[in-house]
Amino acid sequence: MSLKDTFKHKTVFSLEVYPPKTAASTKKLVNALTGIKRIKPDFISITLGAGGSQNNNALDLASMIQNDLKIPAMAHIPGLYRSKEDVTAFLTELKKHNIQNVLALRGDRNDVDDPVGDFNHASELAEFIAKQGDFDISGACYPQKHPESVDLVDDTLHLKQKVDNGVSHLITQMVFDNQAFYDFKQRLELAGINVPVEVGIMPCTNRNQIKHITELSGIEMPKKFVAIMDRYADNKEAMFDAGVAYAVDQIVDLVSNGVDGIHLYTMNNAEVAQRIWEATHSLFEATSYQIQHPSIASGNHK
Ligand SMILES: NC(=O)C1=CN([C@@H]2O[C@H](COP(=O)(O)OP(=O)(O)OC[C@H]3O[C@@H](n4cnc5c(N)ncnc54)[C@H](O)[C@@H]3O)[C@@H](O)[C@H]2O)C=CC1
Ligand SMILES: Nc1nc(=O)c2c([nH]1)NC[C@@H]1CN(c3ccc(C(=O)N[C@@H](CCC(=O)O)C(=O)O)cc3)CN21
Repeated sequence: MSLKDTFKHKTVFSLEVYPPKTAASTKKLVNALTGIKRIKPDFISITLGAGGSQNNNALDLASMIQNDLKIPAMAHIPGLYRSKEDVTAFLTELKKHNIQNVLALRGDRNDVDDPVGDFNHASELAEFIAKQGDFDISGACYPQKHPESVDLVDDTLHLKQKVDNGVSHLITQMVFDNQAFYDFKQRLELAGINVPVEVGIMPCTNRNQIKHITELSGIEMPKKFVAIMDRYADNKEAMFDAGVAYAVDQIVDLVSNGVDGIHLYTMNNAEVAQRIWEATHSLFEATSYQIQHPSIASGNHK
């Protein structure tokens, strides 16, 4: 089933991983993912060049996920430093490996390289990929606006362009405050952006990692979240428990309020993904039943 169709049938649950640096750690990650017995994510996305990484093992990992684990893989494609020829070659490789899902991104800027100029915005890349056919194209969105956007209107109009150019599903930047997402969803409705939106959840189980990533993405953290980080930064186990509980609390609220899906930024920590799935899987399963049998589930069948 295509990802587009999956959203019609259930509340989607997906994971994000980044390619480990060595073949040995990739194997370890794949084993850990295979070990997640009861988790059946609807897809796993694989970053490319995230956090300034020069690591190019993304295709191998994506192929392992798609063809060995038999879980749909979604390949990230940041366009800023790629030519049309690079992207066409990458898409050809993806096709060879049966990968149909891509995340069309502009990508983070670095201070070293000059952008190629073929894809200055994610919308241009989405348009280019859409013309090649055969791919289900996803895009990124920012409930608290992208740090480079002038204001919310500017941010929303560019997002609309991305969807009009062929993006059929959106994944949000990390959300730590659900209300920011609900406000964003209203703006999308006003702008006529009607594609499914998954909420990106990043469990905070490692203080330094979260600090680095939130600085990179210009996200403000709610007080409740900062309190956890400050109190438990030096206690690994307590930080882990609090981080998992915070993420679970967010997911329960989001799924209860009818969100289209949850995208878990795992940072390659399979144990975190496992704990969160154990605590929430019945909600996803119940929601899937409600989407498929709306009248029965709401009690209108009498
Ligand atoms: N490498 C990876 O795996 C991942 C990277 N990201 C990062 O997310 C960030 C942005 O990527 P995207 O959302 O794909 O970029 P985007 O191109 O959709 O938007 C980036 C900024 O450019 C603005 N913009 C968009 N179209 C424009 C236009 N036509 N004219 C003027 N301004 C325009 C947007 O409003 C926004 O402020 C990057 O920092 C990206 O790398 C996010 C997830 C994963
Ligand atoms: N602006 C932005 N850029 C991104 O790449 C990005 C977002 N936002 N938001 C959501 C996720 C978070 N992502 C990230 C962020 C950082 C790393 C990172 O630092 N990767 C390092 C290794 C980190 C480690 O070993 O702990 C790497 O070298 O791949 C990976 C994925 C990708 N995504």
